[in-house]
Amino acid sequence: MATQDPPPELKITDVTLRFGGVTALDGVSLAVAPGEVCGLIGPNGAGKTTLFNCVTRIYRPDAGSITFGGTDLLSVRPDRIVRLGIARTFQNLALFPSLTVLENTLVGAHARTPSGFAAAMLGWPTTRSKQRALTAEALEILDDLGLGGLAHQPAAGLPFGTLKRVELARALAARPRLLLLDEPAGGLTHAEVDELGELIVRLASERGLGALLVEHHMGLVMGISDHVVAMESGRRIADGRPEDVRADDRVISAYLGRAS
Ligand SMILES: Nc1ncnc2c1ncn2[C@@H]1O[C@H](COP(=O)(O)OP(=O)(O)OP(=O)(O)O)[C@@H](O)[C@H]1O
Repeated sequence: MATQDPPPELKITDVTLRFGGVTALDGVSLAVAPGEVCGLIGPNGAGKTTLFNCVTRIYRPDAGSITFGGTDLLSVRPDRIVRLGIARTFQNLALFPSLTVLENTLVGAHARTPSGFAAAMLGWPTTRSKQRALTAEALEILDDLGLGGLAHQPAAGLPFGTLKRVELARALAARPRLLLLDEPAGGLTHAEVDELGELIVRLASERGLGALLVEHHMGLVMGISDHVVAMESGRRIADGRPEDVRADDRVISAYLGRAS
């Protein structure tokens, strides 16, 4: 058993969470392997954000387990999640407008070295060389995402699509092994969505990153996911290849039911 394929990096098993009388998650399971893009879809209120928030430890499930590379995430302090290699982006951008693109990216790097900021302020020499290394790494990430030319510009005033990319750069600066992307296509133009899709696929394959993508943009989810999990009313109703999930009767009726 132990000698089979390596276990999936993120494993969510039978997770249930109730808010008062509402069962927001009802025995949900899914797995995201390294280098794999997993799309999470479902109509409004299906439980996608709640599941996401269980992985990042904003919520604690009433039952079930969540492990990452074999570590029980539910027993890890929420502020340690990023140090385990899990980074996220937000539906509404969470950048500091007055900081430059580079400084915003460095915030991600400091998230994995918590004493970094305080020590840097005190000007410790070892910390200064560490700071230089983090800065060089952040600049590399910005170059890789086509943002190198904007490194020293304040985030304020940059176009929304660019800021979304900066947020991704900040997440990458934490050197994640798993990216949690919360509606990354929201507010982007058609061309920007295509570019974002290519970028996510490239990051997953080049860096071996797993990605869990909560997204309403079906073109993006179906275009880049290795597998898609569909939810309705807190339950997983399908998990499979994009073409199979798209054609699944329960998935079709879940969406049609809400649209009517
Ligand atoms: N903090 C909360 N307190 C009470 N109920 C909540 C809370 N958060 C979510 N819910 C309920 O849990 C259910 C799942 O909501 P959730 O936001 O996870 O759905 P979603 O699939 O992310 O929807 P959307 O696509 O609209 O973001 C809904 O019935 C919602 O009203």
